[in-house]
Order: sequence, then C-alpha cells, then structure tokens
Amino acid sequence: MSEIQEHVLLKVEHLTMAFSGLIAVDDVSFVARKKAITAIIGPNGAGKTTVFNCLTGFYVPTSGRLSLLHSEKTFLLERMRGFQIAQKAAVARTFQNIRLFPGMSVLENLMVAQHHRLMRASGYSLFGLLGLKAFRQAEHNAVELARYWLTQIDLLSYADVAAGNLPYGAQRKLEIARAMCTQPALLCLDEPAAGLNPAESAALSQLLLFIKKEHEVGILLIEHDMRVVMDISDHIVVLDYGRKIAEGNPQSIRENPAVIAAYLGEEI
Ligand SMILES: Nc1ncnc2c1ncn2[C@@H]1O[C@H](COP(=O)(O)OP(=O)(O)OP(=O)(O)O)[C@@H](O)[C@H]1O
Repeated sequence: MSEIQEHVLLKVEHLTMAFSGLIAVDDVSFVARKKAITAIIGPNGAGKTTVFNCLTGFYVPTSGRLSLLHSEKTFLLERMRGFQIAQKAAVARTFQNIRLFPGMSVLENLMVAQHHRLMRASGYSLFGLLGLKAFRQAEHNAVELARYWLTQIDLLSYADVAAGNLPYGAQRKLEIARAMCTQPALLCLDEPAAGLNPAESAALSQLLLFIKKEHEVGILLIEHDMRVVMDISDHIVVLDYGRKIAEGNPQSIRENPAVIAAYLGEEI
C-alpha cells in the first residue's frame, strides 16, 4: 500500500443525493485523510450539509459509495443506519445550530456522549451498573476523558454550570469537546465558526489544529469563514450547485478561477 493510500480515512465515490426533482449533490468524489483537515466549501445551497447528512446516516444517498477505513476495517456508510455510523464506524458530528442539552451541566453533556461505552462496560445489566469493577473503571475513565477535554477548551472551572448558561462561543467549543468524547475516527463539523467573533474563531482554529496534531482523527469541516478555512485546511473541496468544481490546497483554491466565479468574484 502506498504512503498516500495508507492515510486515506474516508473515500467518497460518485455521491449523488436527489430530492424528487432537485439534485442536491451530483456525482461528488473526494477523499479525506487521517490527521488532516479537509474542508468542504461552497456558496449557500451548494450541497455541503447534504454531504454530511449522507455521511452520518440522516439521508440514504441516491447513489454512490462512502467508505470509512480505520481499525483495519472498511465501513460502508451508505449501508449503515445513523446510530451504527456513530457507534460502530466512529463518526461524530456537530451541527450548524447548537444541539447541546442546555439544562444539563457542562460535565454531564460530556458524560452523556460516553453513554454507549459505559453501558457496554456494564454488560447492559443492572448488576453491572451497581457493582461491576469494569463499569466503575469505565466510569472513572469517562470522567477523566471529560476533564481532559474541558481542560483543552478552558472550561474545566465551568464543569457544573448548565451548558445553556455558557456564552455562545463556549457552547460551540463544548460541542466539539462532546464530539471528541465519543473518540471518533472522523469528526464532521458543520460551520463551527458561525457566530464567533474574530478572537473566538482564532481560538477555534487553534483547537482544531491541536486535535489534528494530538489525536488519531480526520476532520471534515464545512465552514463559511474563509480565514479559518484557509488557515487550517490541508485540503479543500469546493461545491457549487451540488457539483465539485475544484479541490486542492488553500493556495490553489484561492487562485482557482472557477472558485472565484462561484463566489461572484469575492475575495476568498
Ligand atoms: N431534505 C431536503 N429536501 C429537499 N431539498 C433539500 C433537502 N435538504 C437539502 N435540500 C436542498 O438541497 C440543496 C443543498 O442544500 P444544503 O443544505 O446541502 O446546502 P449547503 O451547501 O449546506 O448550504 P448552506 O451553506 O446554506 O448551509 C438546497 O437547494 C436545499 O434546499
């Protein structure tokens, strides 16, 4: 296997998603690599979120193959249900609109994310929950993992605060921490910088670069904030009207005439 193939985490091949007459994603192919940030950009309605919805089981693609390669296995995502994609294929996702549990504490939000692993350690039995050593160990590990991520996002001292009471920028970071607590192989982030001020966006970029460097995860990023995209992406895929019109590194995308035209000549 070549060096390049070795690091391929996600292969999207000829993905098409049609809603009756409308083709939201039209024959799109690209790869995303392990320990790399792959951005999907494009004007409003280009099909970016639809790609995420196909990858995470919200939609069953009309056609195409979505292969996730890790743990010496190949997961064919287009054949899996949403919960299997999350639990077995280890794909985690955040949404354009924040979806924390606002009434739960910051720590509880991170513990809920680890529910599946904890239940497995309990043997799915009351006896296991009450007394099993394996469960107590798993619970301890879950708290430690939550503390680790709260430290990375500077929210450890807010562990007992209701998530809904955090400032908006902190909630965005908490969503990423919650996704990382599931220990994903692929992390899909849908507009994580939306609504952030420039300082918060810069901190977000640093957090994503830290995740890429320190963890065995590939990051797939939908983002309209071009500063974030250009600063941190290893590879960029550009969609327009559902079709892939370009892909490459940030420099080549910035100078690509088709991309400039799609953005109506705006500086990218
Ligand atoms: N469930 C659906 N039923 C019908 N049409 C849909 C559905 N989901 C998305 N679409 C349409 O598919 C197209 C692509 O939408 P999508 O949300 O993927 O774009 P996007 O690139 O994520 O846009 P934005 O940047 O505004 O979030 C749009 O025309 C949208 O209206």
